[in-house]
Amino acid sequence: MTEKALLEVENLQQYFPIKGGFLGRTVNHVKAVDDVTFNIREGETVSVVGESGCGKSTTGRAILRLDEPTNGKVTFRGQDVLSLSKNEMRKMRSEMQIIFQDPYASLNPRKTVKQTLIEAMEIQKIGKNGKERVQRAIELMETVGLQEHQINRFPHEFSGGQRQRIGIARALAVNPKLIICDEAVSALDVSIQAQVLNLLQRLQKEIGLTYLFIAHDLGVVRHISDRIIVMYLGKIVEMGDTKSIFENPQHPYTKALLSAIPVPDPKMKKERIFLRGDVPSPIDPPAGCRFHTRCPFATEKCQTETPALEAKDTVFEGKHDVACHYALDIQSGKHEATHEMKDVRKVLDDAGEEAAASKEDFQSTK
Ligand SMILES: Nc1ncnc2c1ncn2[C@@H]1O[C@H](COP(=O)(O)OP(=O)(O)OP(=O)(O)O)[C@@H](O)[C@H]1O
Repeated sequence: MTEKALLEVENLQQYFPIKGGFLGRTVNHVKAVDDVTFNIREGETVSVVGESGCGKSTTGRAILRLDEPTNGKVTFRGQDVLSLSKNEMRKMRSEMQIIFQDPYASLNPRKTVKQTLIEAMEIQKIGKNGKERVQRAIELMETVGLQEHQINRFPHEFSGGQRQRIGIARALAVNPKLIICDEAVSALDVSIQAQVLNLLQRLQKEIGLTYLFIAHDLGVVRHISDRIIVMYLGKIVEMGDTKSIFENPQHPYTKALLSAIPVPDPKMKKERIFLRGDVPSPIDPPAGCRFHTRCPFATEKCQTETPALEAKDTVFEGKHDVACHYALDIQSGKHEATHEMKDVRKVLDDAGEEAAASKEDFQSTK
């Protein structure tokens, strides 16, 4: 990993218009991503986590301009991505690829693997001629753990894990630098999940890839990430080195997410933090700290003042940022919960047992 930023995202904003009324005018906006800033260094794996609807996928799609962002700046290898023409953007897409949760939906069912891989190369003008592209397609099959004789098969003739390998091969076909993995292993069984994650890690070492990993499963993310970004309702609430996030979470939301990951050893009981209520609507997010309506530590200040995302202690400078007025005081016990944390809302959609199982599987296949 180098210190150089490969991707810089500054003040990214994605507001989706809501049309209504007789004339179909814009009556409101879904504030899916609001003022999001982070960077990814070359060779790094950065994961974005948070509950469903917090803006993870929208962030990934906005970086690639699959949806044109409302505001902000995206710089990739020093180039201003949002100012590129359509043609320039097409070329840049060969360096920034995305793998989706459901490879079946993104693979053309009428095309064989060979046709799919060759088409990706043709679009990006990779390879001198057909023969060279076929040779490369065969090599890609081997790279992702599929066999040459499977190259003339159609997507439905593969299992879910194999299809995800085809998705990875297609992404690799155009020599990317960055791959955005949008819930890329979420739909797979835990053991297959571990195999695909191992493949992604091996490719990172061999080819020097950089990953932006979008996931709701903190258990999976822990073993592949250098850094973790925690999002809540369109904003980053905490961002830091994986070790620091897991060992020293500072935002009450991060603590709640972490408390939802079961510990494989039943003797090691840990306290589960339950959050009250649902995630508010991104159409009309709460003022101040967006998490205040569910936060056990919230005060009046949290209802009106938006906390800055920053290191709260010089120890953490450059390593761990948090957006909470009371992060340090909660840590030291000076600021106590203002209500009990006993509402029975689940923190993550059953990330629970699965996360523990996938962690065990991942370790056993390493
Ligand atoms: N094209 C769109 N038009 C309008 N609203 C959208 C659009 N895409 C996403 N949204 C909304 O933006 C918010 C963030 O969605 P997003 O898919 O980024 O969340 P997420 O964190 O990736 O969740 P999930 O894990 O469920 O995919 C949601 O409220 C979603 O309904």
